[in-house]
Amino acid sequence: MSAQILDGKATAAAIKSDLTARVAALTERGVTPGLGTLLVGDDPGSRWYVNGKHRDCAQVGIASIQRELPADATQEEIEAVVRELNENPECTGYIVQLPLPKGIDANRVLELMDPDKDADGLHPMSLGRLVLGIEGPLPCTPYGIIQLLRHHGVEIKGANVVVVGRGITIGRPMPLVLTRKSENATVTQCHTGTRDLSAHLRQADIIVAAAGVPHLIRPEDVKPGAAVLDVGVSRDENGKIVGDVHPDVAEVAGWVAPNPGGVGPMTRAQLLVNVVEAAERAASAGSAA
Ligand SMILES: Nc1nc2c(c(=O)[nH]1)N[C@@H](CN(C=O)c1ccc(C(=O)N[C@@H](CCC(=O)O)C(=O)O)cc1)CN2
Repeated sequence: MSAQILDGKATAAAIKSDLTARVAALTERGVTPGLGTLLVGDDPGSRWYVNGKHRDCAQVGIASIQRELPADATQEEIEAVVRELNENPECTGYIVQLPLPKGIDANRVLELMDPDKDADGLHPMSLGRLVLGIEGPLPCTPYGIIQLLRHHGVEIKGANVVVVGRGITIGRPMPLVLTRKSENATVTQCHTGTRDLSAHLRQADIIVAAAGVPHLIRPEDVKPGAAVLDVGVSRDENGKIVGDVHPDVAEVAGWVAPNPGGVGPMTRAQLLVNVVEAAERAASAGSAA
């Protein structure tokens, strides 16, 4: 048996095509959505992601505002750019590319952002809204995963989902999204303190692997027919991505999100969704006033 592919590239393309029409409608109403990015330092991976985000914006008609600081930028210099983006009327939503260089307090930076311009869904206010069930931007990778599963008809309701990892962009927020009433999954969160990871994994209908440990998930850990989403990014000596999921898992699983080509493109598409939805909310608030 070989697993079916959860095709993030094709799914993201369909989402972008829908967004193009919504951006055109906003522009006709006099609102041009603009995505701001702040990149600190010269990590080639982060630069690639940020450039990709601006390429996506150009494709759907969203304006781009790019800010960059060197790797030795101080906390104060970073916060000054955040304040400028908060005030900039052309920037309707923005992100601070993570991780920030060592020594920078990322939480302080995130807290300083205008929550109404949070395009990543990672501002404490957005995460609080998610906990309370109030509408707001959703974290891009977790919600991108939901959209990818839905698009391929993988049942989330009632599924046993194991999330491996507890990082800020995926592991922490993923269970919050999966346990909303609209998803209704049962979630187990595993991490470096988990005693018998394999025992948890073997019970899972859906596995989200975001540990950053190359080939952590092996075929013997996976229930036949399960959906396995590989979100781990490690690099080999040639800079090629090595995911958390061993390639032989495809012989056991029912569905596999490849890496690259699975969740990554969905993260980018969800970012655009957040920017457009924020602009739509602002346009409705403006016309009601
Ligand atoms: N502020 C944020 N920082 C980071 C986030 C985030 O959501 N917000 N997530 C990751 C990086 N990321 C987006 O920023 C991201 C990761 C991967 C991809 C992607 O399309 N990957 C490709 C492969 C790329 C390659 O070959 O290197 C794929 O999976 O097909 C897009 C965005 C951490 N930081």
